[in-house]
Amino acid sequence: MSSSELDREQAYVSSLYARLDQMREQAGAQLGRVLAQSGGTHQDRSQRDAFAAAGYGQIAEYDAMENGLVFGRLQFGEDEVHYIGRRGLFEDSAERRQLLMDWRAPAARPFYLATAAAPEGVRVRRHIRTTGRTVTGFDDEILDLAAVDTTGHDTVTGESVLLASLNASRTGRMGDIVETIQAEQDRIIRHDVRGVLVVQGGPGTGKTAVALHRAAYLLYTHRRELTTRGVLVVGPNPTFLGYIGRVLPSLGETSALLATVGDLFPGVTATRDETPEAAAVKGSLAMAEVIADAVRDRQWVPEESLEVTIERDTYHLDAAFCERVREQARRSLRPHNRARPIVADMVVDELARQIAERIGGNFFADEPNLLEEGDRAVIRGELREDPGVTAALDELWPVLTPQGLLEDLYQWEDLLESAAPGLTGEQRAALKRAPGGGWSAADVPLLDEAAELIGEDEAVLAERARKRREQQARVAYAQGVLDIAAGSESYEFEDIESEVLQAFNLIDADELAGRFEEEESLTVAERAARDRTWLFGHIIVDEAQELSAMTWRLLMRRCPGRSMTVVGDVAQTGDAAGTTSWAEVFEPYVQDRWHLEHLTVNYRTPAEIMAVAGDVLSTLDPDLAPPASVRENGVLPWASRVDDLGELPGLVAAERAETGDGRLAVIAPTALLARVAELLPDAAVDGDLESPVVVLDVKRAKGLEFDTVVLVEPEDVVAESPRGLSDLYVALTRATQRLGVVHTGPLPEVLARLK
Ligand SMILES: Nc1ncnc2c1ncn2[C@@H]1O[C@H](COP(=O)(O)OP(=O)(O)OP(=O)(O)O)[C@@H](O)[C@H]1O
Repeated sequence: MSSSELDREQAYVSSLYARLDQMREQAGAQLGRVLAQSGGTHQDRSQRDAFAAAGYGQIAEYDAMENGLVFGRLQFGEDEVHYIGRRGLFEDSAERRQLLMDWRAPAARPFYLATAAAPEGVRVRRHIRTTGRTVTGFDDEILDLAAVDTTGHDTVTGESVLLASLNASRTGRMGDIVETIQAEQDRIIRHDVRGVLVVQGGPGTGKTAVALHRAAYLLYTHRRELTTRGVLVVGPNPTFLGYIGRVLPSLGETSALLATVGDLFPGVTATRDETPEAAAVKGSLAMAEVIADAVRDRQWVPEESLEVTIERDTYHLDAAFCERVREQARRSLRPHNRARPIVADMVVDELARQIAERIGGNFFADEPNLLEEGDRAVIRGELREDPGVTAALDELWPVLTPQGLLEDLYQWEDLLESAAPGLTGEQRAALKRAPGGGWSAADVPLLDEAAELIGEDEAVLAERARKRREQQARVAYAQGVLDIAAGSESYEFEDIESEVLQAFNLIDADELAGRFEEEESLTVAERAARDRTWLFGHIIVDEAQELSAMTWRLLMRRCPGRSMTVVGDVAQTGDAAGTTSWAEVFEPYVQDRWHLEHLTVNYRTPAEIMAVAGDVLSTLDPDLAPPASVRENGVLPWASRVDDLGELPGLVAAERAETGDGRLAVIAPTALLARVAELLPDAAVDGDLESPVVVLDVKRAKGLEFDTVVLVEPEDVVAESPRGLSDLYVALTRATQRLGVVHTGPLPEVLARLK
C-alpha cells in the first residue's frame, strides 16, 4: 500500500470530518439561539420546544456518525470517484456537491453488488479502514482487470475486511455490518417494501443483521411514511433486544420500536414462564374461537326471567325479551363493551314501559295511560342512573376486561368447558390456573384477541375521542407553525446553513403536533409502545419460527398493510407453539403473496464447529442442509466427560484463558442453570452479555453469539423439550471461535464426532 495513497485518503477523510464538525457546530449554535430565547405566548414556547427537540435530535445524529463515518470508495472509469459512508454529506456551497454518499442510496449499490464478472462500471472498490478519524489502511478490489496497475498497489483482497470483522472478539453487543454487506444480503435489504418478505436461513447467516439493515434502508427510502407510523422490530427476549439495541442507532435510525411479544399489550408485563403444554395450547388458532365463545358466554339470558329491583319495587325482564335484546346487540357486530349501550337502551325502555304501566295505568281500562311523553323521558333518565338497572345490565351484558375474561376462563372449569368444547381434557387442564401470578408472553396474544372482541369501555372511548380532537387541533396548529417557518425562511434562517435546522425539513406536522402534546418529548416509537391499537408502517420479526399462530394474528392486526420482513430458521424452532412451515403461517393472511428468500452462508460459526452441528441437523431432518461456513479457524471443538460438574469451573477457566478479551457463554439445560451459576459465581446470570462469562439456557441464548461456548449436559438439553434436538442445534451454533462440551453421562450419539 503506497503511503502517498494513504496520505491522500487521510486528507479526504479528514475533510469529511471537518465538514461534520462544521455542521455540528452550526446546529449547536442554532440550538443555543433557540434556547436563549424566552417569554412569548404558549405557542411561541411550544414552537421553541419543537425546534430545540429537532436541534438535539440533529446533533445526536451527527454524533452517531462519528464512528466509521466513511468506509468505502468506488472508482468508476479513470477519475469518477464516490465515497460511501453511514450518512450522506454535502459541500457547504450553492452547488451542494456530494462529498459522501449514504450507503443506502441507489448509486451506492455497486459497493455491495459489483463483481469482476459484473463490475457495473466499477473499476476499483476500496474498503477504507479507520480507527477514530485516522485512516489505518485500505483494501482494493480491482473489478476492471485492465486497471490493475493504475492504483498504486496490487493486492486484491475481496474477503479480508469481512474476515477481519468475523474474527474480531465479540463485545456482547451486535455491531452493524454496513461495511461488508454481501450481495445475497443486499438483495434482501433492498427488497420492495410491499408485501411479506420471508428470509429463511441457517444459524449465523446474518438474518438478524440483514433484518436490521433492512429497517434502516426502509426508513431511509420511505422516510415520510415510516417515520410517522414507525417500524416494529419483534425479538425473542429482552436479552436479545439488548444485544441488537445499538445497531439501528449506529446507522442513525431511532424510529423503530424494539419489543418482545410479551411487550405488545401495554399495561401488562409478561414475566411468567409457561409450561410447553400450556404454551402450545395458548398459541394454537383454536384459542381465537375459545375467546370468542368466552365473550359470548358472558352475554347472558335467564332461564325464565331476571328480577330487577328499582326503589324497592320489583320488575321482571322475561327470557324472551332478554333473548331479543341479546340478538339485537349481537347483530350490531360491535365489540362487546360497545354493544352494551344497545342493551341498556332496550332494558331501560322496557322497564320504563313497565313503570309507566304501573304508576300511570288507569283504573278504567279503556282510558289512555296518564303519563305524558315528557314524564316517560324523565323516568328513562332516572333509570339510566339506577343501581338496580346497572345490576341487571351487569348480569345480562357485563362490562368486560381482557384480563378479567382470561383470569375467569383459566380459573373456572365450567367456563372453560363451555367456551372450549373443542379442546381435549388435557389441553384444558394445561390452561387451568388460579388468578394472580402475572401473565406470560403466551397470554399476550390472547389478551389482545380478547381486547379486540371486547372493545373499549364507553368512558375510555370518549376520552380517546377527546384526545384525538385535541390532536387534530394540534396538527392544524403545527402545520401553521411549519408554514410560517417555511415562509419566513429567508428572514429567520438566513445565516443558518441549509440542512442544519430547518424544522420544516426535519419534521412534519404530525410529528410536530406530537411534540406539542403534554407528553411532548415522546418519539413515535414511544407513542406506539403505549398504544395497543397502533398500526405500524412495517413490522420486522426476528427468530420468527418461534411465534405462535395467535401471535401472528396479533401482528397482522398491527400491520394491515402487510408490509413485513420475517426472518427465521424453521430448523431452530424450540417453542412448542412455534412453526416449522412458513406457508402454514402466511397463507391464511396473504395466500401466496409472500416472497421467500434464502441465506446460505454462515458468517458466524467456523467449519470445524459447523460439522458437529451439521450432524445434529441431519438427524433432525435429513432433507435440511446446514449453511456453508465462510471460514475455518483450525480450532477443533472438544467434549470432556467428567465424574461431577464440580470439574466445570476448571474447564471454563481454561477456555476463558483462550478467549482473550472476547465473551464466553456456558449454555446449560434450564433445570441445571441454578447449579451451574453456583459453580461459576463470577459469571453473569442476568443476561448481561457484556460480562466476560455468562450462563444461559438455550431459550435465552437464541439469536446470540459468543467467542466461546461451553455446553453442559447436551443429553439433558435434548431431553428437556419436545424440540430438544433443535435446541441442541441452536446451542452448538452460538460460537464464533471455540466450542467445548462437558457431560457426566455418555455423550449423545448425535455428537459422536466429538469423541
Ligand atoms: N456481511 C457481513 N459482514 C460482517 N459480518 C456479518 C455479515 N453477515 C453476518 N455477519 C455476522 O455474522 C454473525 C451472525 O449474524 P446474525 O446474528 O445476523 O445471524 P442469524 O442468521 O440471525 O443467526 P441465528 O439464526 O443463529 O440467530 C453476526 O456477528 C453478524 O454480524
